[in-house]
Amino acid sequence: MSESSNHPSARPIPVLEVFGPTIQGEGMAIGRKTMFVRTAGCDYRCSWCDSKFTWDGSAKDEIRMLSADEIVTELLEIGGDSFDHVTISGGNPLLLPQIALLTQRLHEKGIRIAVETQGSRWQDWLVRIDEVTLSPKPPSSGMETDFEALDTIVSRLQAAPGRREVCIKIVIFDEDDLTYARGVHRRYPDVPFILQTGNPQVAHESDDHVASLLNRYEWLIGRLSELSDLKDARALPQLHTLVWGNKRGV
Ligand SMILES: C[S@@+](CC[C@H](N)C(=O)[O-])C[C@H]1O[C@@H](n2cnc3c(N)ncnc32)[C@H](O)[C@@H]1O
Ligand SMILES: Nc1nc2[nH]cc(C(=O)O)c2c(=O)[nH]1
Ligand code: SF4
Ligand SMILES: [Mg+2]
Repeated sequence: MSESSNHPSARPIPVLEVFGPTIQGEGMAIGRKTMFVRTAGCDYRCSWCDSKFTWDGSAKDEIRMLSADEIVTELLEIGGDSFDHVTISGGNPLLLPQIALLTQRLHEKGIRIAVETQGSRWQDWLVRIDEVTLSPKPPSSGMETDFEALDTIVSRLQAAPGRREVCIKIVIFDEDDLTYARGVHRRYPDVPFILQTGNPQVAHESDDHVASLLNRYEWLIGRLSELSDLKDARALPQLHTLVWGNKRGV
């Protein structure tokens, strides 16, 4: 592929955070040591988004336009030789065709790559990601799922040669969200399926934040236990939020 400066894959990447090592706090790889790269910009506006600074303008002065090589250098500067896994999140990293070159550079160094996306947009580099988390948004987010786009993404990932892990992870705040999630699982029964506890306090934190998140998690486990159409699903909390609250960069 050409790396000339006009080519989309050679454009710099808008980056808001490079951090780690920490643990993957969510999903199939929960607890796994990883570094994070958080890109700026999102095509959604979820009411409860815990990373609003990626799209609401509040951190626009912190956005750095970095080349793939600069990102790899920074990951190695802060992570040393203590990591072999990088999670790319956002915002929506799937807005950025130029992440192709970053995935190439990371794989050249033997680093495994995970991506977090809501499943609204496609880029060809997604087939080269080792762990893809698709997180379509339930009614409580205020967003509407484009199921045609999600169908295309799931079927392209399933048809692509090579090995990768794909899962669907849905944030659950209430019964309507659960109804939506069950419909998504019916639509993609072969894709590993995770229900994630919703965190309603993303701007401020009350003293009982952890206790209230654990109550929500307990409710989610209870509901999952009762549902005969979710026999093979998982219920998980956001582990990093239980440990560090809403702190950024962890
Ligand atoms: C900040 S998003 C960035 C990636 C992508 N835009 C997405 O939504 O999948 C990363 C993950 O955090 C989840 N998330 C965001 N706000 C949350 C909240 N208040 N409670 C629980 N999970 C949340 C999202 O659903 C997503 O799975
Ligand atoms: N530790 C940790 N785990 C995470 N898993 C998904 C995250 C995200 O914001 O995409 C996230 C995050 O921000 N921190
Ligand atoms: S899709 Fe992800 S980053 Fe975008 S607003 Fe929703 S939770 Fe936030
Ligand atoms: Mg997060």
